[in-house]
Amino acid sequence: MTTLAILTAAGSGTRLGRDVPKALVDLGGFPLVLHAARRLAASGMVDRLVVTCPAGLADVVGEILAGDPELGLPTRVVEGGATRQASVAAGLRLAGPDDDVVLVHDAARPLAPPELVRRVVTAVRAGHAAVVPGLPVVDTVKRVAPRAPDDAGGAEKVVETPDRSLLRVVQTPQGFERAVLDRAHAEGRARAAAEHLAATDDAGLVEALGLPVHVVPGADAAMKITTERDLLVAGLLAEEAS
Ligand SMILES: Nc1ccn([C@@H]2O[C@H](COP(=O)(O)OP(=O)(O)OP(=O)(O)O)[C@@H](O)[C@H]2O)c(=O)n1
Ligand SMILES: C[C@](O)(CO)[C@H](O)COP(=O)(O)O
Repeated sequence: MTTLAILTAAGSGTRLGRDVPKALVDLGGFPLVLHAARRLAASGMVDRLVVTCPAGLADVVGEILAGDPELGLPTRVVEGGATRQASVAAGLRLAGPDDDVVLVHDAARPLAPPELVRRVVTAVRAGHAAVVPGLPVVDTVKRVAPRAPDDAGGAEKVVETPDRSLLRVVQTPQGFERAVLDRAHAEGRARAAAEHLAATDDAGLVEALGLPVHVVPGADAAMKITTERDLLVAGLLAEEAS
């Protein structure tokens, strides 16, 4: 039985605002997608890699990965879809018959450490069908009322202050039993949409099926790069680690 990692790298990086897709942006001499792929491989727990890429860039991304001496993993590149969910689904279609565990990871989290990958896979192999890394919330969080359509803006009404000791900020890689992730993408997407559930990650689709999801400790280094500021912070983290 084998573990497949789907590495999503098909986004455009609008919020980063560069003239290349985010996954190809340089961090300390290497593109984000390569950093993420290397760390998945270094975990020693991934057997195969499928990378989703923006339309028309399969050759470029394929060359980056194929030419890397550190990677050493059977790797396929596939064009992603219009949304992250569609990109993950495109990757999942390339799962092989022996892939019983599937990790879904973001190139936008290039420094997620190999230990974190191991923690997630170990928890799935120990019997948890859906596992996400999570960190405690350090700020006080308020839930606000939805704005009325004619609301021109201004102050928002607070509805509640959830107990932050029970909140987690979740990251990737997220790990799944293959059958559960297949079902989540086949049925969970429609159910989440119909019930207006927030399914901005794959675990959200599993939750939409009413199935349990478990959290293991996340890692600061698995931070997501969304803006230029994040890229600066990631640069410092990468330097610190080298
Ligand atoms: N259609 C999409 C959209 C996103 N992603 C991937 O999903 C991850 C998380 O997405 P995000 O950080 O939002 O990346 P972008 O969509 O590229 O960023 P933005 O929303 O600023 O355009 C990234 O690794 C991104 O490449 C993807 O594979 N396919
Ligand atoms: C999947 C994810 O990285 C978990 O934190 C996150 O939900 C992706 O969100 P984005 O807004 O699509 O970047």
